[in-house]
Formats: sequence, structure tokens, C-alpha cells
Amino acid sequence: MGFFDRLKSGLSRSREAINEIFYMGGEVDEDFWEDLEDTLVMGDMGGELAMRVTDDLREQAARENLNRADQLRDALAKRLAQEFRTADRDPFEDVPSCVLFVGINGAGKTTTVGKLAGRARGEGKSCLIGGADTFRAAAIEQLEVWGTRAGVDVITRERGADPASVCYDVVEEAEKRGTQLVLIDTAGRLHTSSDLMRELAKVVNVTRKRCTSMPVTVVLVIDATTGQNGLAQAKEFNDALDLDGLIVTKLDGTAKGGIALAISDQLGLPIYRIGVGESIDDLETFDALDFCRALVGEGK
Ligand SMILES: Nc1nc2c(ncn2[C@@H]2O[C@H](COP(=O)(O)OP(=O)(O)OP(=O)(O)O)[C@@H](O)[C@H]2O)c(=O)[nH]1
Repeated sequence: MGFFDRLKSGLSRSREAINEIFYMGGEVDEDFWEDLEDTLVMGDMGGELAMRVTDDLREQAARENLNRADQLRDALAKRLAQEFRTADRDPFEDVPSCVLFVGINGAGKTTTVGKLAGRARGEGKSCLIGGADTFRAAAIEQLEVWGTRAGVDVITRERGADPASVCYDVVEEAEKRGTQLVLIDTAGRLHTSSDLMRELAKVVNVTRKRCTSMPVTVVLVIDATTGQNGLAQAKEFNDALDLDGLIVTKLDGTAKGGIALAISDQLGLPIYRIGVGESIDDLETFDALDFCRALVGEGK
């Protein structure tokens, strides 16, 4: 299955709900607008965004005399796409670059680091992975497996070592080697644990301070299937770490997809990549219009 089909299949829950209103009568009436707004809210986009988008589309329909639902489908995708923030810079393309990955347990950080390292090597970029998850021996092993798969060296320390010191080591080694892309995996943590968040802030600050030779980007990896709770998570991480952007994983799963939009919009953060599967190639550059067409049902 190609990337777009995977994304479409992952977003089928949201799309089916939207399909229902588009197929219902055909003629746009008051019920259509109400149903549209409700469906967007149910798709995890949040009430304010759903209202704003519905109101704008309603004005457009009146202005352009679009009175059949099927005429509005692509207009909806285009309108939703405008809500995503765009990135000034792509931290995986514009090298040299150092990227720190943060997020709750199981969000997909390690997998994403592995996929990005594989992609970088495929493009002929030099890459180094830092394993700053020193809490779990299994986490270090998992990262090493990904490093071997991608053909990229992993710098880490023994279990229990200070994670900030790993960042220090990996930046030093990257500078010595002239590495183009540094990817640092951190330990998963609950956004509600203030001690762990403080420790993570230290890791981020040490890296930002130590790494003067290249820009440091802090990326929150978020599992799209977490629904509305994802927004609360993202807010906590952003408050503690001043995030630069997002990677949304598991969009091939049973995600509603709207949460990606809600977070990007509310926190003003771009989405750099999306994860659409577990294997090394299942990562794509985010394209807002493609994403919204998969969500709304107007595929390429
Ligand atoms: N379907 C699907 N599964 C994914 C995706 N990304 C990651 N996973 C799976 O999610 C699970 C957790 O991924 P990890 O990369 O270990 O997550 P993590 O954030 O590093 O987890 P911690 O080390 O506990 O913090 C694994 O089983 C991955 O294969 C994705 O885009 N799609």
C-alpha cells in the first residue's frame, strides 16, 4: 500500500463520519452546517477550530454560490489545510542539524529516530544517533538495533548515567566527525510528572547550550491515536521545553487525525513528518493539503 493509501486507511474513521454528511442529501441547508461542525468536533479538532472553519466555509459557499455538499468537499480540505502551521526550516534537510526527540512512553520516538537515520543515510548524509534514554537497558538495545538497521552509529552510556551527559558526548563526537545530522532519543515520560519534566528540561537546555555549531530543534513525537489527551500532553511539553515542532505517529492506525490539526493550530507548531507504519520507510514529509484530503475524502 502506498503512503497516501495508508494515511487514508488510517484516517478512515474521520472520513467516514465526514462522508456521511456529504452524502446525506446533497443540498446544503442549516442541518448540513450543524452536522459539519459537530463532525469536526468529534474528529478531535476542538470546538473553536471547528466553528471557525465551518463559518468560513459557509461564507465561501454563499459567496461562490456553492449549494451542493459535494461542491464543498475540496473547499473543506483546502480550508482545513490553512490551519496548519508551516515550518521555516526542515531540521532533517537543512543540515548541519541536531534534533532532540521528546514525548510520552510509547509515542514512537525510537522508531522515528531509526526511520530518520535510515532516510538520512539513504540520502548520503552523515548521521549520528544519541541514546539519552539511560533509564532502561532495553531502550538502549532497541536504539542500537535501529542504528544497525539504518547503518548509523549510536552514542550512549551505561544504564543509569546522566542523560544530559549523553547529549554532551554525542554533540562533541558529531563536531569531531563533522556529522551533518544528529538525532537524540530521550526517555519517554509522563507530561504530568513535574520531576521528570524538569529533568528533561535540563537535558534540552544542556544540549541547546553545548551545541553551538548547529541549530538544535526540539521535536515532540505524538501518537495520533491518543485523541484529545494529545493536546494536553503537547501543552505540558511545550510549556516545559519550548518545542520547535511535531512528528505525529501511528496515522496508519485508528487515529481520527484531527488531533494533529488541533495541536499544530493551538500551539503554533509545524509538523515535520508523519509516521504511517512500523517499518523503516514508513515516515513521510507532512503535506497539509494531502493530509486534509485524506481526512475529508478527496484523495489524489
Ligand atoms: N502503526 C504504527 N506503529 C508505530 C509507528 N511509530 C511507532 N510505532 C510503534 O509504536 C511502538 C512504540 O514505539 P517506540 O519507538 O518504542 O516508542 P518510544 O516513544 O521510543 O517509547 P519509550 O522508549 O517507551 O519512550 C512500537 O511498537 C512501534 O513499532 C507508526 O507510525 N505506526
